[in-house]
Amino acid sequence: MSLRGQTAVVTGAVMGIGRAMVEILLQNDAKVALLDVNKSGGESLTEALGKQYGSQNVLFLDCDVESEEQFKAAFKRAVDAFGQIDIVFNNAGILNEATWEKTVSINLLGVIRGTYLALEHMNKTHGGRGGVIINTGSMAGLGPFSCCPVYTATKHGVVSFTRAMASASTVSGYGVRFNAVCPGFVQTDLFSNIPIRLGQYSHMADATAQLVKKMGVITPSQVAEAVLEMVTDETKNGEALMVMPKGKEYITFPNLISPNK
Ligand SMILES: NC(=O)C1=CN([C@@H]2O[C@H](COP(=O)(O)OP(=O)(O)OC[C@H]3O[C@@H](n4cnc5c(N)ncnc54)[C@H](O)[C@@H]3O)[C@@H](O)[C@H]2O)C=CC1
Ligand SMILES: CC/C=C\CC(=O)/C=C/C=C\C=C\C=C\[C@@H](O)[C@@H](O)C/C=C\CCC(=O)O
Repeated sequence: MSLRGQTAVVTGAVMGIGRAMVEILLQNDAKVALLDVNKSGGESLTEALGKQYGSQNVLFLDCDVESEEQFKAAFKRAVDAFGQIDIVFNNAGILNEATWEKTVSINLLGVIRGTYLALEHMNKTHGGRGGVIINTGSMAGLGPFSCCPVYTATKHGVVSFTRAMASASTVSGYGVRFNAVCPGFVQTDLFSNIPIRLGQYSHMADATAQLVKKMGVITPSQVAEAVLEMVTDETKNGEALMVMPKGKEYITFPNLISPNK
């Protein structure tokens, strides 16, 4: 499915899952704004992508999702460059139990900030043309992960916030769909650095390695393909899509209001 004429904003775009999402969006003819704190990496990646997909279709913006000012400015520059925003992938995240406040600030507050700033441009009740926002959760957003309780909390927050926003959008007529992608282990720098980022839970590194062996590891491209499915399937709103080596599965959550249904 072509995304020609559509514009995407991707955070944490320079490496790992975010970079894979940038590439699959460009392969499907979207224009993409890459937001990341890695300025040198972002500029060199954008130059290379510009040569492959057309420099008019890519834009790097130096942006820390912890900064309201930088994030707001980045969205404005993306709209100024491309005219509108149709797709947002709030993906930037870290795993570091030693710096847990920063983990909360980036993984949860950054996703909330990116969602609200995106809505300023996309919300149909405010002159926008609607669209879709995908937030990066995790399997650790669906079940507790003892080696990283704070990371687990941030990802549970992302999944639940995304589902609540999907309902709020439907009731409020925003015209914006919200979905979460929940990967298992993915071969990226974040994954490679787990053993040295567990802080007071470093004694659980071996147990985590055993879980990795049990659960397996997927590629960033496999995650990007799952995200693209939720971008292009307009029936998807309020979904959490688990992505594992065995495949993809939409999560069914308990109906708390009428539990017998
Ligand atoms: N790798 C894995 O096993 C899994 C990762 N995830 C989630 O996927 C997302 C991406 O993670 P990976 O690609 O694995 O990580 P990565 O470390 O490979 O890439 C993360 C990117 O985000 C950027 N970034 C970090 N802090 C930022 C900030 N404050 N503002 C803007 N950009 C920032 C980094 O510069 C980097 O380019 C994260 O939210 C992570 O929690 C979810 C499930 C599994
Ligand atoms: C340590 C986090 C590693 C990378 C980032 C990430 O988000 C990857 C997550 C991959 C798998 C997460 C699995 C979480 C599973 C939970 O739902 C538990 O239900 C699994 C069962 C036992 C976990 C044992 C433990 O708590 O360590």
